[in-house]
Amino acid sequence: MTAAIDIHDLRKTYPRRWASPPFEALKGVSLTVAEGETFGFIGPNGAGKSTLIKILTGVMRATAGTAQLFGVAVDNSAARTGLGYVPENPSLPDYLTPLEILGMGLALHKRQVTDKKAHCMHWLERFGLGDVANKTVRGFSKGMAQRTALAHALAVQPRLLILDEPLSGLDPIGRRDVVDILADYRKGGGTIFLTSHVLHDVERLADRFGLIHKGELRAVRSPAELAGEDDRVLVRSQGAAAVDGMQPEPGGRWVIEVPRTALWQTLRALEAAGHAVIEVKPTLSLETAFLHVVQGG
Ligand SMILES: Nc1ncnc2c1ncn2[C@@H]1O[C@H](COP(=O)(O)OP(=O)(O)OP(=O)(O)O)[C@@H](O)[C@H]1O
Repeated sequence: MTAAIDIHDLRKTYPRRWASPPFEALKGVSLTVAEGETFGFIGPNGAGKSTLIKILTGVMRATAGTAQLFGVAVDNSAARTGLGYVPENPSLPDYLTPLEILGMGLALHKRQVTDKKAHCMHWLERFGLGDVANKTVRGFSKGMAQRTALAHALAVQPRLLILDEPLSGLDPIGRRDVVDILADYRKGGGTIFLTSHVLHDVERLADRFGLIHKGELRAVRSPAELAGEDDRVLVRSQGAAAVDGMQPEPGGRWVIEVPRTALWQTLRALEAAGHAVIEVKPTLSLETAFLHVVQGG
């Protein structure tokens, strides 16, 4: 099957500006994203995430290397057929309403739907914008503009969604709603490539994460692989009797961190003492596990 995204040895050098020397923002990135996969591209500020996205979406040309979407080179406009793209801080034409913006998206992508208005309203309502569908976007908050841009991208029923920091500017409820909508899109077979500074935001969504650091793809891991790199687990239980090594917590709860290899032994001791297990989880967040991978490599 043709990959949704196929990138080979991609390089981008920004030319010299004033006194600054040329800057190599991408140093030979290679990566394949399968159709139906959600790939989270994670990295600190200035790592090269937006540069890569701009090349994939045809906004900017690479200095060297190749990139294809569904087998079509990204400098061919046909590569953008069926592509939904939301840049970081999308700028919307502020004299239009969300309903008009979504309608324009359908026309641009030549998407035929039976009832255009009902289709656009459906997506605006999913993004909590039903009440402002007919108001011009001038004066919209950052979060409302972000949700309008996301609704615009999803309304065209894309086969691939490329999203640069899709959760930035959203409040916690907005973030959760957007993650739910993206998870539904993924369940329906859609492919997502998204960037984030914060692994926690996207850990529920992504099948694989790539960590980019200073223009180099430093590690690609599935969430399970990342969790597996953590060799200690935290066990929390509830019970009256003290168990060797466990620290008491308020409300009759107990907690201990043990090596993965000692987990069953710990659970057996808890069972013998009549404790109920509340949780067993890796001690590190995925974020910290990722940093360990990068620092270790
Ligand atoms: N037009 C440009 N000219 C020169 N340097 C640039 C240009 N655009 C980006 N850069 C530099 O390239 C590097 C990568 O930038 P990029 O925007 O791709 O990073 P990013 O990972 O998306 O960062 P952020 O998370 O802050 O958005 C940065 O050091 C940035 O300063």
